[in-house]
Amino acid sequence: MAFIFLLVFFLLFFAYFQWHHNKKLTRLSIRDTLSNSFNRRYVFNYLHKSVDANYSEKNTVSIMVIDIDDFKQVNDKYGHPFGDGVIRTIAEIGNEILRTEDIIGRVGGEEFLCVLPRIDAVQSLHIARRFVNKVNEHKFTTEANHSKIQQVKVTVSIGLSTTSKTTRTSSQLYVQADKALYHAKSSGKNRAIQYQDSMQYANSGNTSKKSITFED
Ligand SMILES: Nc1nc2c(ncn2[C@@H]2O[C@H](COP(=O)(O)OP(=O)(O)OP(=O)(O)O)[C@@H](O)[C@H]2O)c(=O)[nH]1
Repeated sequence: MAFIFLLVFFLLFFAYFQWHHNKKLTRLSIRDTLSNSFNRRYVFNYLHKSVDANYSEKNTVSIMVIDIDDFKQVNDKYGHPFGDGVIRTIAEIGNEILRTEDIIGRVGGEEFLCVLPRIDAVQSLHIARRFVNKVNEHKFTTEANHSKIQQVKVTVSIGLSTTSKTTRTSSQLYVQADKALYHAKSSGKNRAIQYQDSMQYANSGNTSKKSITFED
């Protein structure tokens, strides 16, 4: 009897250990280690799936490409560890304002991508403006010389795009949001701008520097 009890206990313990281990592995494979947001591979896969699913359902998908403004200066002035903290905070702000079916992922050094299924252009602009405002209101603080705490102003720029009759693929969506981001940056930063067909990059006029690849 005692033997059976021990055997059951051992099997249950082993099953729990395996479950816990697998959960940890899954988490590591889809998360960005610095920001704890989703990683590049996961967020682009989610984008592809959302666009495929929602195009057939005749719903729209919106995306936001978020880039921290003047981040080189932030790093240079306050140090890389402080910059890393800013990246983490931006991801947290994203998680605070998004719905459960929306996701935020880090797709580059200081760039994030949010995927918003079943959200139209007007709603997405509203969400993006909330994001910009939340970052503006956030008190980023650092300790300088181990004594004086400094408050640091950090802002983000956001480019937005939404699926339409002519914008049907995730690649089109991403290129358009990137063009809108370019305009947000060149028109003063700290703002959210929606893609319009008249938008181009200043020098190239037609091609994006960006592409959708899955390296993390
Ligand atoms: N702390 C930290 N910095 C990073 C990380 N990845 C990239 N960066 C920094 O992000 C900075 C990006 O600089 P730029 O591409 O010049 O852009 P920017 O200074 O934000 O200028 P704008 O985009 O015009 O607002 C570089 O200095 C990178 O070193 C990271 O993981 N942690």
